Amino acid sequence: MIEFQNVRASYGAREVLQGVSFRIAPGELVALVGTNGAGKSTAMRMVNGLVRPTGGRVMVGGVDAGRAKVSQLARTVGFLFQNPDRQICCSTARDELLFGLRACGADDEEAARRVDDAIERFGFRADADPFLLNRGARQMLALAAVTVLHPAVLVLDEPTTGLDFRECERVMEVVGRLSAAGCTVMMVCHDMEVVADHAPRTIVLHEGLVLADGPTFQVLRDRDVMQRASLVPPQVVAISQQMARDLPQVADGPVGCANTVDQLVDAVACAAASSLGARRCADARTAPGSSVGCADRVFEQGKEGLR
Ligand SMILES: Nc1ncnc2c1ncn2[C@@H]1O[C@H](COP(=O)(O)OP(=O)(O)OP(=O)(O)O)[C@@H](O)[C@H]1O
Repeated sequence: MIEFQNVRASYGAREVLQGVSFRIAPGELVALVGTNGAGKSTAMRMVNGLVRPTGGRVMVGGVDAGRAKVSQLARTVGFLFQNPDRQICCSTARDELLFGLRACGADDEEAARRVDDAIERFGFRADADPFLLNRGARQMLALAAVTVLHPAVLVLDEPTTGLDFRECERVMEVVGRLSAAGCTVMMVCHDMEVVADHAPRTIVLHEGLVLADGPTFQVLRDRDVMQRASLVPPQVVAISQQMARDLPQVADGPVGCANTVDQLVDAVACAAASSLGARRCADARTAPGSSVGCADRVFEQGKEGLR
């Protein structure tokens, strides 16, 4: 659905993408990560034609995005800015949701149906003034305004920045549902916890080139890649890797390969079983001092059991 074929991009004499290639299939949700200035926003803006390649090709749904009109690409590509205030332009939630549909020439009846549906699903008040909503609600409104267009491709620029945990989860739940329904999602994100929780695949851009591209945890666990790209892995991954370094005998086992809190707690609880004298892992999880709420003791006991 999105294909970068040896793509180059420059601002004046400065080349910021130096031959970038990747392919994102329909329905995939892919995170694009990298340090500031790596070229992520430039790559994103190429998908909807705001930046044109100076070399190679960007194909979106079979259309050459380097040659297509921005208005043509807008029918396929929904774009969510990092700051919803750069997107919101109407004085009521309802008008905001209608804005893009009208711009695309949607039939009045169909537009009204989609907007009513979005108002109900997202829980907006139709006459709410968007600029009086809090940051999270404005982000949801901007996202809803994109989703009513039923885009085949969704490009997200830092969709969770400035949101609290609950708002972040709501935004990502909507994005996940769109992806599950077949929408191709490319998400620029600086938060590796969000990437780990929601993006099955991650592409790392570094100095205008693809440094890594693969299943998210494979990328996040690659210390060389993470260090070169100045990225910090999610805490659970960092703890699991630290334990694997401290206890080489578990490096290739469940403790050294845990990617989620549940996986790590299970792995450590299993290890703790021997120090507690419990026969089964389940016993270890329920034994006194081994609950998730006493995680520090679980880790200590787990390490103890492994020594
Ligand atoms: N319109 C522009 N004119 C000139 N230089 C630009 C322009 N936009 C971006 N750049 C430069 O191109 C390089 C890549 O920028 P880009 O915004 O694509 O990176 P990024 O990975 O998205 O960074 P960030 O995470 O900070 O947004 C940076 O050095 C930036 O300063």
